[in-house]
Amino acid sequence: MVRVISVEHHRAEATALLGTRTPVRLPVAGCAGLILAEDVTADVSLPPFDNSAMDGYAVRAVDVAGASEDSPVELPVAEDIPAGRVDSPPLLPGTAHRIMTGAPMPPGADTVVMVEKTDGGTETVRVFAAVPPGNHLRRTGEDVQRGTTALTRGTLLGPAQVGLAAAVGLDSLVVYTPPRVLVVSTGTELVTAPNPLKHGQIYESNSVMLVAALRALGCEVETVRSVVDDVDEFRAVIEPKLAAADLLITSGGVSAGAYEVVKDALTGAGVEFRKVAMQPGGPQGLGRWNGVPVLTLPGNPVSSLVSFEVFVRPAVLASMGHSIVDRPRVRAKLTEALRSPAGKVQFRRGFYSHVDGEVTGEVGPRGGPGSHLLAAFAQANCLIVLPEEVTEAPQGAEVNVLLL
Ligand SMILES: Nc1nc2c(c(=O)[nH]1)N[C@H]1C(S)=C(S)[C@@H](COP(=O)(O)OP(=O)(O)OC[C@H]3O[C@@H](n4cnc5c(N)ncnc54)[C@H](O)[C@@H]3O)O[C@H]1N2
Ligand code: MOO
Repeated sequence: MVRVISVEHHRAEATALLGTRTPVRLPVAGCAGLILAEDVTADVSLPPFDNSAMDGYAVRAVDVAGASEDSPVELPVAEDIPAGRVDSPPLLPGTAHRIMTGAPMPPGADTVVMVEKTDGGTETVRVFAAVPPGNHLRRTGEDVQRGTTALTRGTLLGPAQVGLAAAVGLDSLVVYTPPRVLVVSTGTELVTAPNPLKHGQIYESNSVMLVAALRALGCEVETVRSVVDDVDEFRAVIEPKLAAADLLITSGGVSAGAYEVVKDALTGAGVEFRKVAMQPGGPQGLGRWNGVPVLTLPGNPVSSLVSFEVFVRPAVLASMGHSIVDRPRVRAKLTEALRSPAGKVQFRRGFYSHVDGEVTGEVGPRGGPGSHLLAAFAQANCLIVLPEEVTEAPQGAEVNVLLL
């Protein structure tokens, strides 16, 4: 008898099967999109030294206290300090240093007058405004204090985070990388475009969808686009490729009929086949083949992609250290009544929209429940989730929606 298990149960097993990947050290520039596996301690403060936020003049506030448009204060310009100057000539009372944005403040100066409030002189400068101490000054460690944690493990590294790592002087980071995935479509009926179709044949599309979905997570993917429904052939083609994969995903050949190539080849080889209480995506399998994690998805295109959303995506994201593995979930009012099979979670393809400023949006189905209706999926932007106990959801009912 085939075991029937809940969506949550299969999902938890898929996530446990993939586990957490071993962290690796990569150049900082290659880390965007990945999760940081170790805390990053700053070895330098940011800013590393007190510096000017403006092009202007470093002065003592007391020396320009009386300055105004009508009675400017004139000071000799003793030094020129462009950004990058590494010596620090002290500022003597009653003098100014011309200073550029990002240049180190000279010892003795306590404020900056921006060039627009002066005559811009290079020998002497006339200052037309009084400024308080600390004006346009960026203090050491204002952003990051040396020795503190600049980035916490578990952080999703986006442009700002890799930028910060570079700013505190790191050239590499320890991160979780995406798995290398082998995607295999099975079915003697499958033909790859542009080869012509005979009656009874269809164009292979699942691998294209699954590759797109995996690449969106950052995975490297190898594909076998069509293996015939022959167990020996399946083993001969796929087994040698396993060594280079962290995960095998198959489509098709897992239900109840004859010629179920995936089921026949992998039953007894470490993969368990079961029914999950969901629609579409009922027939599923999971386990290891030659030590490599395997998730077997049903062949109906909508079933395959919904299975990816519900099981593969969260498991892959979790293996890459992500703590948020779910699609954003919102509540929405149904624009039309829906029916759902008792005892199964139904994932209907839908289109969600909301009026700006309103909390609850509305959602309508795209296509019926049939798992061959790929064109309807292509018009959808969400999955409508009808729980196991729901058999009828009337128009206007509030439902959970997963935004894709
Ligand atoms: N007697 C039963 N029959 C079926 C059951 C069942 O419980 N008892 N379950 C049905 C459900 S639900 C699904 S889903 C499918 C799953 O079947 P398989 O995973 O074995 O998939 P196939 O039979 O190989 O293909 C199903 C369908 O999808 C088309 N397909 C397959 N691969 C591709 C591909 N790569 N690109 C495009 N289309 C593909 C295939 O031609 C079939 O039409 O089983 C039901 N049957
Ligand atoms: O559960 Mo199957 O996956 O409906 O089409």
